[in-house]
Amino acid sequence: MAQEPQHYRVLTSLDLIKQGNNPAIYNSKRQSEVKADLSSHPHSLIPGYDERLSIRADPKRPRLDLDDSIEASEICDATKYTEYAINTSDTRYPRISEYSQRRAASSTPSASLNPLLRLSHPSYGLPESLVKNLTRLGIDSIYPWQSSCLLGRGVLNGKTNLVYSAPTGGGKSLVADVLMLRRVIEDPQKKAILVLPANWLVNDAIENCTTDSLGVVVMDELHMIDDYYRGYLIELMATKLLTLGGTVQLIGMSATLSNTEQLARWLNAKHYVSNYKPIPIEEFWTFDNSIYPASTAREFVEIADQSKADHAAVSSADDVTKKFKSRMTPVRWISESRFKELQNPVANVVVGLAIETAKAGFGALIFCSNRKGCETLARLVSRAKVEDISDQVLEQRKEVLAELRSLPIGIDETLARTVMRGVAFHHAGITVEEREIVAEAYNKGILKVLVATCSLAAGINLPARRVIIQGAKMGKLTIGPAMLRQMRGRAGRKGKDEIGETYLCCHEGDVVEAAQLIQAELPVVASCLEPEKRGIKRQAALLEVITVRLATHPIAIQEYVRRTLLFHIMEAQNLDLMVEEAIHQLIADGFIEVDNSGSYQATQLSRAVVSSYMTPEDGLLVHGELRRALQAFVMDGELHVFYLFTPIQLNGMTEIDWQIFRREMENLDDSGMRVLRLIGVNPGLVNKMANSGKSLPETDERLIYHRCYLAFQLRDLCDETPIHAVAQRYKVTTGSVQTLSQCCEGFAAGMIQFCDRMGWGMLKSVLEHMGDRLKAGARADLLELARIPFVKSRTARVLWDNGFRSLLAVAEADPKDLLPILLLAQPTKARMDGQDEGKYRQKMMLKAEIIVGAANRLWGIQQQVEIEVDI
Ligand SMILES: Nc1ncnc2c1ncn2[C@@H]1O[C@H](COP(=O)(O)OP(=O)(O)OP(=O)(O)O)[C@@H](O)[C@H]1O
Repeated sequence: MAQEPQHYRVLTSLDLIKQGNNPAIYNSKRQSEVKADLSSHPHSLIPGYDERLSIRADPKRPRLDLDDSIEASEICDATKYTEYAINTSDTRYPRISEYSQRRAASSTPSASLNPLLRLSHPSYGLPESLVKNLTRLGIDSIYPWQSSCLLGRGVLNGKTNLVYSAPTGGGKSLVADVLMLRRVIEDPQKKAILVLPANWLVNDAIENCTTDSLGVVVMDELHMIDDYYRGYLIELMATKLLTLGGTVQLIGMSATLSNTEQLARWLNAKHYVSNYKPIPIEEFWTFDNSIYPASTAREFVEIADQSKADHAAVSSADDVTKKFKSRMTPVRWISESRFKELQNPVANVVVGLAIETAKAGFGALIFCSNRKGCETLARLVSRAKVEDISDQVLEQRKEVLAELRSLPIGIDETLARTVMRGVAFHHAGITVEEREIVAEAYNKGILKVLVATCSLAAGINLPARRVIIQGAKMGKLTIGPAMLRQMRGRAGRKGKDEIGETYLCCHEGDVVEAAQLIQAELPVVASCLEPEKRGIKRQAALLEVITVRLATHPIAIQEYVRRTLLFHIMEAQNLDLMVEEAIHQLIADGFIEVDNSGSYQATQLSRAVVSSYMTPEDGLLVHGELRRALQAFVMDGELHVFYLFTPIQLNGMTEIDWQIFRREMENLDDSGMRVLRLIGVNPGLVNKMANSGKSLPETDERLIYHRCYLAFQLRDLCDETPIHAVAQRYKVTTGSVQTLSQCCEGFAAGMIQFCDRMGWGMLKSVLEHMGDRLKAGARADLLELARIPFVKSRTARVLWDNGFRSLLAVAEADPKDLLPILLLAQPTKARMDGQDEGKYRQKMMLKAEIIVGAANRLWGIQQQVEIEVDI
């Protein structure tokens, strides 16, 4: 009997960069967040930070007054609608709700009628214990489409590749899970990779000749191949695996693919499309305090098109709306509010829908276009009362508050006020730990309303009876049809809720766009290597196959290129020309050389670039910068290293505030000013920008200033300034400081690898040391302590100052003795409303126990290693 694996491994690119080949293990549904520094403390020198405050306050935000209650507007019943639906034959208004149909007939054919729907059926070849575990998770039978998909010829035994699409929440992950488990159960030596994406892992496997140990590679969210930033990595990875032609099974899945067949052709795979929705979902759109079925958007678009065709120059969105209203009856109405905060119809309907859901005891997930908006809306919703909250739920909410307070950054002011009302927000501006606590509380039903940006739109399994989308925009852009589908797909997930509803709530100016969006087909997913997108030249597409020696001869390269998705989209002749041009460029840049046999050989530079996961373009930039550093490196300070650690791709990073740049520059000592000169920062220009309020155009010069600005933040973090204090100093969110530090950790690992491959040992050692400090968020003396979970930055310093200066000292401590020290390291002085003090201390005590336990484990491992070395 084959050995049963404990788990399979899921890797993210960041893990690979951070941990070399030591993959992180994640559980269940693709958790890609990486644990970050959990420790921080206010820095007494940070202007505006009050250590005595228990709540992390934003000085720009008005104080909350939650006694200022509002009443959510009533949503009128649908009597009129029901009458209309029954008395007319208008098919856009279903007479019987889909809910009642589903109640009448079970949504999934039962396994008693079709034994193949039981995972215990011998056809699936799964061990009994695994089947039992799945049953315990609520999966006692599978859906017919899942069964057909799995039982397709060659799928279960890994002989054929597979591309499939099914609606969001349709159960795609389970199919992939079964296939991965089958592979590793059959051969415990084989690995399964769930790609998010992990192109570099495949590079490593090719270089180390270990591709034989790969059993199955699952590409979730395959439509991401279209993503400008990461899509090409999925394509490169799959292309390499196809070129290898080995036994690796490729699985691609998505909820938003329209060209499944084309992608399956590329991947030489069977394809499967399912439209099965295990949970009935009703979809609506709202405007002007009225709710319509989403199907009526077609009517709206037709009226708009007709007006255009009639050359009605005077016809405006208003006219179209009027015409639509004269023809369509809303299914529900929201009464106008007497509260000024709810005069805006979108706010009125969003709050009304959310509170109605919460009152019924279910969860509402609201998508909002931006972070500030999320917080404002969370505060507004929390002001609307939901009666009859049980004492048990109130206790649980206090637990959540205590958990948030026990974080090293203290509790966010808005969350401190809204959580007890069962409301919270979720976006990338707060830290990973805060997001986890909030999502978990919502998942357990402790919180009833969660207001989020699209960060929660994909691949998340949360119980949302209603998904409410506030407006048709995310950020500045109109939502695309794929994103709309993903957001709506969070409603009513199997095992979480029995039914679901979605509402797209439109602003007055958005109605036409929203109607078109509802009607829009999913776009065709294309290759990012197309010349008008990223192009083959700028990417590592060719460089890496030559470097890992998968294809070095022009004919082999041509073969490889014919395995790309691009080849299925582009004229072969044009593609060949593009490749030729790219090869010339690689030779000109010194990445490859032609040998006597006409094959291409990678240079040392190329090996350094590929092993540090850079594009050729970025590699050239880094190479130039490091060479200059080798000639003149500022060693009497640390800014130079932090500058080198700041990534080159700054997409999504906080922008420069020139006033703050000038302030930081003016505080630099001699050594710091030398760094500025060396890297090319002109103090005169900083002054000019700070005075003019203008911004620099996107050029390489601007990149230097931007990286330098971010390097100031890194320097402060490593100087034991806590994340939230750095955030205040640079007027950014804690989430963005945390993201910066995580990105830099990854980039720093790449730089160290780069130096290693270039043979620059001394520079490598310096970077390695600073890389450790970056991880610890502390000065060198704390590096040992900072290996302990929850002990970073300020916490490590306070422990040190109180005599706990080594692993052993912490390992031998009584957790009770650590508690007062940990409380001392917290930014909060436990002063919310007094009554949850006990819970807060309990959480901190738990942390003290974890710290002592972890220190013991680490100490034990260290002793073991020392004994082995002695032997
Ligand atoms: N056969 C089944 N029986 C019962 N529950 C199932 C079954 N298959 C999947 N589920 C449950 O349905 C929920 C959604 O499934 P899953 O996450 O696999 O969907 P998905 O298609 O991958 O969704 P998305 O596209 O949104 O990521 C999960 O809670 C999962 O446990």
